[in-house]
Amino acid sequence: MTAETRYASSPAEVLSWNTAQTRKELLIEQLFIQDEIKLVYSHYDRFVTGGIFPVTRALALTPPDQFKAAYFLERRELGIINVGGPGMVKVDGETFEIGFKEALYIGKGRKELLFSSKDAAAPAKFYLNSTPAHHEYPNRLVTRKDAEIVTLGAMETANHRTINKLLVSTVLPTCQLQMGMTELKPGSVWNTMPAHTHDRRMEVYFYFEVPQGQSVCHFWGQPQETRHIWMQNEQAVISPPWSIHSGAGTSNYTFIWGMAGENLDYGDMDVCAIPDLK
Ligand SMILES: O=C(O)C(=O)C[C@H](O)C(=O)CO
Ligand SMILES: [Zn+2]
Repeated sequence: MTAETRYASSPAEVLSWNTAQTRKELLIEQLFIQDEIKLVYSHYDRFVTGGIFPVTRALALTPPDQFKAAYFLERRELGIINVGGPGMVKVDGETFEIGFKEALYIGKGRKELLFSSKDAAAPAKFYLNSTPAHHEYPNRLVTRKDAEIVTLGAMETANHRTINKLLVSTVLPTCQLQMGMTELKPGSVWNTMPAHTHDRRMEVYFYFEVPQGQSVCHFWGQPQETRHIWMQNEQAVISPPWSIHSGAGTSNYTFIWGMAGENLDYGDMDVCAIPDLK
């Protein structure tokens, strides 16, 4: 297992960042390494982003040094979305089968977490987000049929997309984690436009289904002082609570969003008028 630490930064500090430093601080370039677990521990809301890619053997999720915990979920909760072939997660002896684009919530206090693929020729890719937790909520598999689904935008403004709210308070109880998946319609390229901030919560975006040879330009920064990061398929980016998080692809694509912070109100964002962005 590798577990990197990323620090929090202020709007004033990031004004001096060049491209390399921006990428070092915010971009998570590789999450899926065969038969390995990769974690990134952010000081924003103690949010962990990770990738588990079991191909030839099952992988056990154990706590990184940063937690100083006896087991991963001692004081945390966990959300997983499978972006690969069919897989299994064994939680204290109970096995959950997770298909492509299905989510699993695992509550605080569970000790054994074992990840495997059904077929090494089509391995599962478990994308995970984890946040500190104070209460034990039930484990639950969440598929598209359980999700709260909203379609936003329009073809004419190139932002027509479906937001699948998977691990959110209207679907199941969590302490502070919220996760979902947004799918852009063919011909649409803009996500989260109009852009927004939510100073109460940080957010991480994980882009996937970006076709070969295409990329996503992710926008971040304060609305009056924006920056960009070019991102490739299966990369993630940390969005500070004070930052917009929006992207334009050279094609359509899908992304997973995960948040943690002050509250569980998905809709409380502060929307930025498009002509005001700088
Ligand atoms: O396309 C969108 O718009 C989103 O998916 C927005 C995210 O869900 C988000 O930023 C929630 O705060
Ligand atoms: Zn947001």
